[in-house]
Amino acid sequence: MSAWRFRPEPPESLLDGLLHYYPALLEPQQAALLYQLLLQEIPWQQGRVVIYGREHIIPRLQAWHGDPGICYTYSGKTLHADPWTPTLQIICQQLNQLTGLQLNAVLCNLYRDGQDCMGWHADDERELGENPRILSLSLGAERDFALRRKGSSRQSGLLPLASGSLLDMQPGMQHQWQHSLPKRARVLQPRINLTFRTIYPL
Ligand SMILES: O=C(O)CCC(=O)C(=O)O
Ligand SMILES: [Fe+2]
Repeated sequence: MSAWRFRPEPPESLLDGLLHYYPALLEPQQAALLYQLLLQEIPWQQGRVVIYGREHIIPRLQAWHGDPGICYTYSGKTLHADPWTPTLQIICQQLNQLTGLQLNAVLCNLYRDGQDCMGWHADDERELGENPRILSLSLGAERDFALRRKGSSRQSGLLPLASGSLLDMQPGMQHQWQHSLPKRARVLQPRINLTFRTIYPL
């Protein structure tokens, strides 16, 4: 038995039902425990991307884990998933039980402080299929999750993501909305975010 347990209470429904927010899937103490386990267990790496021929350091640490043979293309690079760590595997199994999904991979992000961030994007890579549903678990420092409609450059919403919360991005959301995690100078503490996905072979 793990020392933590998910408590799925009815979510808040946002963006006309395209986004479900569970503010406390984990109690704060259990979220803190899970945060510590994952901080130690995951082989966090500083990645690089090439954009228009120039190399950039990704402003956060990352790791990519999943079932054997899972591959993912990200900014022109094909990444092979590392094997599950014990804790990531348990979380994935529990989310699959809770939702009936067959999530088979997770992108792990470690935002070391408020200077680390993620730019505007939709998770719409081909290997996610036509209508992906993505589950995003947040642990550690609270950070704002920003939303804007695709095709607009104006932010239309901010959702602070609490430690122990789960965002359930429903099928269709990635067609209509982009999201980002903006810098926040006042945030001095780290945050771990896990986005669980179902990857299909191409
Ligand atoms: O850190 C977050 O809450 C967002 C992560 C994200 O959008 C992603 O991994 O695609
Ligand atoms: Fe995303």
